[in-house]
Amino acid sequence: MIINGKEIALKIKDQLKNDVETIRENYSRMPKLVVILIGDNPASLTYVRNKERGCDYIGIESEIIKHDSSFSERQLLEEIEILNNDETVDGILVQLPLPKHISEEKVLNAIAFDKDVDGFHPHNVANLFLGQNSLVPCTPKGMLVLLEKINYDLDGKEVVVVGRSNIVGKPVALLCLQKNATVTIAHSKTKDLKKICSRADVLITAIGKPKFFNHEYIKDDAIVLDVGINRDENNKLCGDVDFEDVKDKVKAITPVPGGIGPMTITMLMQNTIEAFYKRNGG
Ligand SMILES: NC(=O)C1=CN([C@@H]2O[C@H](COP(=O)(O)OP(=O)(O)OC[C@H]3O[C@@H](n4cnc5c(N)ncnc54)[C@H](OP(=O)(O)O)[C@@H]3O)[C@@H](O)[C@H]2O)C=CC1
Ligand SMILES: Nc1nc(=O)c2c([nH]1)NC[C@@H]1CN(c3ccc(C(=O)N[C@@H](CCC(=O)O)C(=O)O)cc3)C=[N+]21
Ligand SMILES: [Mg+2]
Repeated sequence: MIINGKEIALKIKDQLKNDVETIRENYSRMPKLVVILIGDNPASLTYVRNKERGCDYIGIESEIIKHDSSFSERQLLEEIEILNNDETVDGILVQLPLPKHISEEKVLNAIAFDKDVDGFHPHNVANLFLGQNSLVPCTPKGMLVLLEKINYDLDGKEVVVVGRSNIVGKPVALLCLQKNATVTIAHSKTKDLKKICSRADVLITAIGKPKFFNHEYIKDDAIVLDVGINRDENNKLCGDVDFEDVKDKVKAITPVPGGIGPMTITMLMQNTIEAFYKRNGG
């Protein structure tokens, strides 16, 4: 089965659209997301455009602030402080990666944790670690929602996550653990990756290497969640998994595009609405 992330995301967006309608009838202002983009990385531009489209569809206000790559760390921190104090702003997202002269750590710390719709602030990271979920990172949250939508129960299952980034690998591993999966986190120093991946009932790939995982890495009837967004030799969008090579042996797989990506965008909208309610005592 191919998991149609785009279609599932659209259904959730329609529910969120209804929530926003209710907000329109009951509050004097609408949820608002501000995205800050520094530099002109073409992939970042695509994601930011998708975020704006998502907001427009659901009825959330959005503002995209673009700066060129010479924008300083101090200027960025000042801008974040202004947005933190702006009562009309519910969500603040600073697109990663940042230029080298800007400290990611300082920037993520500076965003008010109750507006941190990415879930990257240490306060929200700690809550996730402790199982007191507040604003949860969008890509990991989207993956768990997809599994729910296909009625897949993680209880007692073997999950292998390949990749240990703060934005995907680590948080998705924690969420799977919360759902009683037995979780392995693999990375570039892992020995015998094929053997470890072949154990997985659910394989989550987040390494950023086009078509890296072929059938030798995947158990029959496994579920594969492919987070990678890459370009293949023909400059076509592809995941970390060699989709054509594995699609007939798996139970289910997310395609790229149209899998995890649209879910990420939708969870960002959901987090913005959640932040709106929390900040308005909802
Ligand atoms: N669909 C979506 O919504 C999203 C997609 N992405 C995409 O997902 C991918 C991963 O993103 P992100 O988590 O930020 O990536 P990072 O580059 O931050 O991390 C990559 C991870 O993969 C590991 N890795 C790299 N090569 C190998 C290898 N050959 N074998 C095993 N492990 C390896 C690295 O190991 P080590 O730690 O040892 O270096 C690292 O932990 C990218 O393609 C990105 O574009 C990202 C976010 C959202
Ligand atoms: N602060 C921050 N938060 C992020 O969540 C964040 C980030 N920085 N930096 C980059 C990664 C990557 N990411 C994606 C979002 C949407 C799609 C997406 O919409 N994908 C579509 C289309 C992809 C395309 O056309 O390029 C799909 O897969 O179908 C992909 C990837 C969020 N990230
Ligand atoms: Mg940096």
